[in-house]
Parts: sequence; C-alpha cells; structure tokens
Amino acid sequence: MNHPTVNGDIPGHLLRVSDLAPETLAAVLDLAAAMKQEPLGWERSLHGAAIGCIFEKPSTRTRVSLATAAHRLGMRALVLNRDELQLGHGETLSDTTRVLSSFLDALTMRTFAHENVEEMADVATVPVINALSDTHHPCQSLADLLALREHFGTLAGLRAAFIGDGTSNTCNSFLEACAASGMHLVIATPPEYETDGDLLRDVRELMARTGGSVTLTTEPVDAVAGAQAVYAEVWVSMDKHHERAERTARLARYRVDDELLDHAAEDAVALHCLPAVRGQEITSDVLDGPRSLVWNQAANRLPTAQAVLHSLITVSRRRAS
Ligand SMILES: NC(=O)NCCC[C@H](N)C(=O)O
Repeated sequence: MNHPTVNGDIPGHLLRVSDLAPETLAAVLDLAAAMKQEPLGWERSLHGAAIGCIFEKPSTRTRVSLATAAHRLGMRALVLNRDELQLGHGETLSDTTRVLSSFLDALTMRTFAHENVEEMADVATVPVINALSDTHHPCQSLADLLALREHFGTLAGLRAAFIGDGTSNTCNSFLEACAASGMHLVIATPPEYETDGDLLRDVRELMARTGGSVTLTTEPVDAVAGAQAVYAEVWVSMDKHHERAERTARLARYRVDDELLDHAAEDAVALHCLPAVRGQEITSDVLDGPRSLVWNQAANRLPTAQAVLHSLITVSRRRAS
C-alpha cells in the first residue's frame, strides 16, 4: 500500500505534543489523513502486536479510539482500569511498566500527574503514549489539528482563540500544537488560570522558527477578534472536581456562545475536546450549529490514534532490530 511515511525523527514516546518536531507532526497528520481515507487494509502492518491501555480516569473517546485503532492495525488492545491491576493495590508503576513492557508492543496511560507517564517512559522498553495527564493531552491535539487542516486546508498562519482554563491539559497541548504548526493563538483566561510561564517561554522559542505566536488576555471578546477557530474548554476538568464551585464562578464569563462567535472571523469554527457541559462552557446552539467543528474533531481521534500507534511502534521495532 502506498502511504505517507513518518521518518526516523519519530520519538520513542509521545508524552506531549512537543515530543514531535514540527515536520514529524505534519507527517503524522499526513498518515492520519491517509488512514482516514482508507481505514482498512492496515491489518497486516502490526499483526499479532498488543497494546496495554491503563486508565486511572474515565475515558470515552480515548479508550475507544485507541482500541479501534489498534484493531485496524491488526493489534490486540488490552484496556485496563488501574484498580483491576496490582498497580491499584500497591505494586509500583515502575515495576508494572517493566513487566508489561515485556509482554506488549506499546503502553498508554491516562493518569493524574504528568510525572507518571514520564516515569513509565523512563522504564518502558516499548513506546509509551500519554492518553491524558493533568497537564498534557497530545492525542487530542492531533485530532484538533487534523480537523482544522481538513477545514481550512492549511495550518500555518491560522488564527485561533482558546477560551477558559489556560492551565488545562487541552490548552497546553493545543498551544504546543499551534506552536509546531505556525499558528497564532490568543488565550483568554481568568487571571487565576493563566497558562504556565515556562511553557509560554518554550513555545515562543519554537514559534520564532515556525512563525506562530501566542498572546494572553482576560477578555474573551478580545481573544476571538479575527480568530478562525474558537476552542471552548470544560470548566471543571477531571482532576479538578473538588474545585467545582470556585471554578464555575471564576469561569462564568468564558462561555463560547453564538454572541461570542459573532465577534470572531466570518469563517470561524468552534472546537471542544468533549465531553461538554452544554450551556456551561459551550452552548448547544454552537455545539450542534453550523459553525461547530466538534464532531469531526472527535471523529478524528480514530485516524490520528491509528497513525500514532503505527508510527511509534513500527519505528521502535526498526530501531530495536
Ligand atoms: N477528549 C477527551 O479525551 N476528553 C477528556 C477530557 C479532557 C478534559 N480537559 C479533562 O481533563 O477533563
């Protein structure tokens, strides 16, 4: 089968978007696009391989897209809740990873502290893919970029706004994705949820090469001026349930509705990683309306997961041989 190839720059692990060099990220998107167009016919490429997907938090899109992507590559996916493993009963993450590495061809984990996936990657002898940590969600960002590229034709120079929690995993990863793609991002947050300064410094270094930019504001209307993509984020992320009351109060002005979108570019689309709290961070009118890119964004979790698994596992096997 003729398909785009991902070159040797593919990282050993995918813990955050910045693990992918800009050219490698673009190549993974090319492969995902090819896999979306022709999803079947890849069953022999990783026939007999297996992936372990460990979840410490709920998951719908990530769990099902990874398992389906693995199936389409001829692999078996073992979806494991933490409490079903000895990991949930005292065995260390390092010991678990060491043993599972000897059975499996890749590991994914949805967890709380980002250090957990870093610890896995330190010990694992197979690729580790971050299926969401408190601070990064790279698998989501690849689907976001694919949806934007399909809609606008190109990413470089695209103007986007992120509305809500600038510290969230979705925001951090989308910011790194914009940096790698040469996009311009304005992030509107309450002062309490401003994006991390070290991350901003790092992405600005990359943006100096890719031509992108990032600006912070506290005003949603200012952020969306000229924006072609407006990203709404859940106010209470899975690791923040204990902060529900204060977050809902602080983020009350950071809702993506039709009125806010009317301040954006004429061709603006709305994004959301889902699950959405309808009427809170995004209205049903936007989510289900003509400017919503959300459903294609969600659908793109599958081909991008397929491309990530294929690239990381085939390259890691090549390196090991
Ligand atoms: N599409 C997804 O994977 N959604 C999971 C929720 C992401 C959200 N930022 C959270 O951390 O709760």
